[in-house]
Amino acid sequence: MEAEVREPGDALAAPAGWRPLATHPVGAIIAHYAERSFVAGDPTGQGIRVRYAWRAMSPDEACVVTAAEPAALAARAWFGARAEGPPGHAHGGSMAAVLDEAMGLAVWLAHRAAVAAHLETDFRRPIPLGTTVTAETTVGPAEGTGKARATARLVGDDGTVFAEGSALFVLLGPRHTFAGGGA
Ligand SMILES: CCCCCCCC/C=C\CCCCCCCC(=O)SCCNC(=O)CCNC(=O)[C@H](O)C(C)(C)COP(=O)(O)OP(=O)(O)OC[C@H]1O[C@@H](n2cnc3c(N)ncnc32)[C@H](O)[C@@H]1OP(=O)(O)O
Repeated sequence: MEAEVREPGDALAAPAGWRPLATHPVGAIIAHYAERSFVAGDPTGQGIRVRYAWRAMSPDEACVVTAAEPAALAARAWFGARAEGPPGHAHGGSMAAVLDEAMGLAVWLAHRAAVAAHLETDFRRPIPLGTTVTAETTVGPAEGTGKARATARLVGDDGTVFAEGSALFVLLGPRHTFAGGGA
């Protein structure tokens, strides 16, 4: 039997100063993919619920991007009973999945569509089920023939850092076939 887990209520709303991803011209396309994804595709389920947000970035921010109008991405994420790993707490795979997708979509917003080639996660504190956290992301500049590095962390509303991720993304070009789907 699943334990009773606190519902997020309004806690998934965009953080102060951030706007829902679908209100950004590129973000609306990204949101279309997020709607179907393993991570953010079940907005009312009992597993992970994720809602993305964006804000404009000033040119002097540490996160250097090459897009004409750089935008930063964050997410609010809630871990429910179906995300359980250790009793009463979020599965590490669910935390890594949220980090992965948040970084991936941050790269999409900063550069273009991309897939993860390498992903690292540090688990700092267990996340009690029913907790809503913020996924904060940073994206580096495009490198070489089409790569970008990103970082993300899951931060509680009291400032607790639950997990940190870093990843290398390969920016998709004509040689890639990810848009298709199916075998
Ligand atoms: C506007 C419309 C858009 C339509 C498009 C829709 C697309 C929808 C797609 C997604 C939606 C989901 C969105 C969120 C996703 C969140 C993130 C994920 O979870 S993504 C899923 C998990 N990732 C995979 O399944 C990748 C599997 N791997 C691959 O397919 C290939 O290995 C790939 C594409 C990553 C690289 O293969 P190569 O043939 O293109 O390129 P090579 O030459 O191998 O690598 C390019 C560069 O990257 C380095 N590299 C590659 N893999 C590396 C690794 N593991 N570690 C370090 N470096 C690596 C290489 O050394 C090379 O570097 P040098 O250019 O020579 O400097």
